[in-house]
Order: sequence, then structure tokens, then C-alpha cells
Amino acid sequence: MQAKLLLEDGTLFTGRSFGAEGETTGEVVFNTGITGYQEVLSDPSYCGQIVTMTYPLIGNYGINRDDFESVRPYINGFVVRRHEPVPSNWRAQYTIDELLREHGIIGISDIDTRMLTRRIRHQGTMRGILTSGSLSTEELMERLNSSVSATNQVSHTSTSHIYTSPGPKERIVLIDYGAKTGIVRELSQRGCDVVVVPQDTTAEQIRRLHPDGIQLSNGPGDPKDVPAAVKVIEELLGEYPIFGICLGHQLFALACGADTDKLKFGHRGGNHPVKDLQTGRCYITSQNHGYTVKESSIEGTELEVTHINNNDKTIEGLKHKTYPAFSVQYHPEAAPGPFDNGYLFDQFLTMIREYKAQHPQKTRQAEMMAAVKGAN
Ligand SMILES: NC(=O)CC[C@H](N)C(=O)O
Repeated sequence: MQAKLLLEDGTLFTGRSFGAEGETTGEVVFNTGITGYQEVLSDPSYCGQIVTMTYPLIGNYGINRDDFESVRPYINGFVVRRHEPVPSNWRAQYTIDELLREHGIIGISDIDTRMLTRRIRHQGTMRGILTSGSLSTEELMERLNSSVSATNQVSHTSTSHIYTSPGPKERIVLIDYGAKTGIVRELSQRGCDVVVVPQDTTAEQIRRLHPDGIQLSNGPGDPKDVPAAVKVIEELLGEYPIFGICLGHQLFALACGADTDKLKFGHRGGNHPVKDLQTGRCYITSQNHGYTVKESSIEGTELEVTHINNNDKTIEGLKHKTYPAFSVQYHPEAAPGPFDNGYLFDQFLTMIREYKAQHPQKTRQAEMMAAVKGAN
């Protein structure tokens, strides 16, 4: 069956339909990862977008139950050069076609994804309409123009209730704006007691959970869509050690008085070089973002730039000059991607331990003892 993808600049791609049938609109973005399509499909930060993979062969190793980055995919459409319907891998439990059908995600294959990517790189990110139906180009353009862009996607991707991944060590409250499972996995592997809370949890509710540190997750959309989340971070800043990832990094920057902007076509892939400005060392990072912290907005804030992107020199990492708080624009949880950056979770835990040593009254045990003394 035929499928069509029409971009807002009028470029039309005609290919073959796979996955679900129907019609969808969204921002069309490209990911340059050679592997990891399952993790890309299930990364909540892609909520509402139509994603194209620049690697030409997709589906060849199937889908398994272990590699999901969230309970369900949130993307609207999936665009590939060649869709392989028969996976060949011992871990494969079902096919990509089955996954897309199950979640109503419309796929298109057999289009020139290189041309599509070059178009986006040249023009900047564009919206598009993807259909397995037989509408004319004029009808598709009309529908695309009358559709509205998604806003506040965070409210769709965040958990609606608190859940935990218990552990014997530091209690980390993870604010879930659309968190990738990899973040919980990395913290749990280090023995943390992880409490995942909805995106609209107040600072007071978080305090009552007695965190040792606060992790701000990744998430979809424009960081300026969630001003309430910025306010909460502002309140907690200085009270607890904070580590922000991707959307969490952008929200942390806004909470510290910096500003964000939209990149021309974003960074999405598994091999973005990032330089640590303190050591001069370059790390290979996994990325998925369309927004960035504006460099010109850093001056006058309490923030210091710690990492930059070696390709376009945009900000990739920040730290607070006085409070124990830092953030990165990329994905240290590496799913998909290189394991280079797992050390950042260790750095977060070291920061928490140092902070606790300097502020002994802030430990949970000291609080409980003070409460008992007060009661006597
Ligand atoms: N992965 C993320 O958290 C993405 C952050 C934000 N939605 C952006 O596109 O820039």
C-alpha cells in the first residue's frame, strides 16, 4: 500500500506504508543512529514528532521486551529507507511492524531519507503530514495547515502517580517529564532508592519525600511550555543537590535565569562529540534535542558552562557556581548510545555525599532525631 509524506515547504515523498494505517502530523526530525531504533521509538522526548532514521536498514534485528525506554512509544510517525519485515536476531520477540500497529504509529518506507534529511538540514526543522490514505497533495497541505502544533507534551509523557525503584543507598527523587527508563536503571545500578514523581509535583511534596538528591529527567517539547516546573526547580535549588538531563538541563537553566532557543534542526543520534571544558577531554554522546540553552543568556547568572558541542559549539553542560547543581544536554544513560558518560551519575552521587558531609543536619537520620527530641 502507498504512503505519502508531505513537508510544509511542499516537498512530497511517496513510498510504501508499514505499521498502522491512517494520518498524522508532527515536526519531522532525523536521527543519525546506526542502531537503537527500538530505544528511539520508545524515547518519550520524541512525543508528537515524525522521526526519520538516516541509517537505511531498519527492522532487521526486530523488537524485544528489554530495550524499551518507556512503557509505550509516543512518536506520531516513523520514516525509513528500507523496512525489513523479517528480523534476524536471537533477542527479537516481535517485528517493528507489529509494534507500530499495536500503538497506532504510521510508518513509511522506500523513500529517499537522505534527501529528506538534507532538506531538513537546509531549511530547518519543518512540520509534515504522513498518510497511508489516498489524499491529493492539495488536500494534504490543507490538512497540514489547519493542524495545530503540539504543546505541553510533558503532561502526556509524565507518570500520573508516584512509583519507586527501591535501593539501600541515597534517595533520589526523579521528576518525570517523560523520563527514559535508562535514568532509573543507572541510578538503581548504583544502589539508589529512586522515587519517580509526576511533573506537576510541588516543591513541598518533594521535600516530604526526604530526598538526598533531585534528578530532573529528559522530556518532550519546548522547555518554556512548563513554567510551573521551572518554579519548582527554583524553589529546590540550593536545598538539595540537583542533576538535570536534556529537558531537565533546559529547565534548570531557565530556573537559574538563563534563556533557551530552538536549534535549526536539532541534535539526534549516537555520536555527538562533546568537550569537557575543565579537562579538555572529548566524549561521544547520545543526543535527542531540538532546543538549547542560549550562550548569550549565561552572563549575569550564577551558571558556568562546563561542556560544549564540538560540532556547533552550543552549550552541552552547565553547573551552578555556588549550589550543588549541574546538568547536561545529552543522555548519559546511553540508551541507545555509547557508555562514555555514565560517570556523570557517579559525579552526582559524589556531590550528594559531599553535600551531606558538609550539611550533616540535612540527613534523614538527623531530621528524625531532631523530631524525636522536639517531641520529648
Ligand atoms: N531529550 C530531551 O529531553 C529533549 C528536550 C527538549 N524537548 C528538546 O527537544 O530540546
